[in-house]
Amino acid sequence: MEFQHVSLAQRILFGAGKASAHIRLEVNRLGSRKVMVIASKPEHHLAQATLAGVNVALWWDDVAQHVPLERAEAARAAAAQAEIDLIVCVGGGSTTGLAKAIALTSGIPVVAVPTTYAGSEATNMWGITEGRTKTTGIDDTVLPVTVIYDAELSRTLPTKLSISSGLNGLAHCIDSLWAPKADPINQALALEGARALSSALRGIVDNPADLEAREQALYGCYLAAASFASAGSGLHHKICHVLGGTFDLPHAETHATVLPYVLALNAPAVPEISSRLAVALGRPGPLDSDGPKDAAAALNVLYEELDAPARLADYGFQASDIPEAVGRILAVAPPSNPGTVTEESITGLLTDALYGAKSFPVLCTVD
Ligand SMILES: NC(=O)C1=CN([C@@H]2O[C@H](COP(=O)(O)OP(=O)(O)OC[C@H]3O[C@@H](n4cnc5c(N)ncnc54)[C@H](O)[C@@H]3O)[C@@H](O)[C@H]2O)C=CC1
Ligand SMILES: O=C(O)/C=C\C(=O)CC(=O)O
Repeated sequence: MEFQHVSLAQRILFGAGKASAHIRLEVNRLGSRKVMVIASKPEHHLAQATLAGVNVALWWDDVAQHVPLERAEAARAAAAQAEIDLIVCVGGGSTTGLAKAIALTSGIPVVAVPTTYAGSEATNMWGITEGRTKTTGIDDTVLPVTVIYDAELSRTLPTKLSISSGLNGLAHCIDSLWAPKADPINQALALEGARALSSALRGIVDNPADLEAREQALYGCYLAAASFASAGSGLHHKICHVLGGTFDLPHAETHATVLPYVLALNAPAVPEISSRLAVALGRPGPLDSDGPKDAAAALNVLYEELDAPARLADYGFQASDIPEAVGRILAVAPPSNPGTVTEESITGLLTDALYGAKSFPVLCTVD
């Protein structure tokens, strides 16, 4: 075995009902005197309650998915004017993304308090969208110094959004199995993340208020993000990056919809890791139980149980968008991928994902 693996250094504070205490601890530990809190309007009350006892110098709620450049610049200017020395972001990946955009140009440290399962809090990747083009980059400056996970804060996440967001996390796991820098360590994190997320999402569908399932989802989303940060972006992320940045499709739902098609393309070319993934995605049971042995089939079963998103058309993507999307995806495609990446294969994949086409169930026939 020979590989190089880089782990990112962060403090992770995990505990249900502990966010307030953990935030105060970190504000004191970091010696901050001017805290900026980023939380979008719907999460403002959540952030306010969580920040009780902290002297906040600046509240900021102008948040949007994919971090439009003009919003990043407005937030950067406000942070500079208020002489902010610490950013606390409370919310989904969009709030974390805006905090990272400020950190990128100012170096102000970030404490992230995630309330979805996007996982941005555990990566050193930033993303900013200018016009119709989303640019991403890797910079350790944007990695939050501390992540505070509190399952109580994600209890209000609606079930539908919890499923999409959890499948966004699952996409990090699955893409990490064959992304350009995949190695045995990030594969181990990814498989355990896939197990935790699959089990958590089944639990959330059964009972959205189930605190244990919410904790498993946060645990899984951290592992997912840590594996993704280490393995880099594979084909799945490159596709979703174009669909989100150029066509403004919603992030989590797009990841959730595209994932089975990328898995169906790649799994047959990597049977060993595919069978390990199938076990992770299945319900717990003996290894020789009659669950699917093939990862694409196992994902199909999970998607049916969750009633997961299935059609890009539901989010505004159109057949006439496919040629431009294919051109943009091929221009950023990863240097290696298990399945064949050509104009034809990506056109087929997007055509199938547009209306939830037949090729997905056919490829993923359940035993
Ligand atoms: N840089 C990175 O490593 C990563 C970045 N991202 C970025 O994150 C963004 C997407 O993040 P998401 O979390 O999917 O979306 P989001 O942050 O836009 O949140 C989705 C929706 O959930 C609502 N919400 C959040 N927490 C809630 C709660 N506890 N209860 C009820 N509603 C709640 C928000 O108000 C929003 O309407 C994209 O811009 C994406 O590019 C996502 C993953 C990794
Ligand atoms: O937009 C970003 O912050 C950069 C990366 C991602 O969104 C990763 C992903 O596609 O989930």
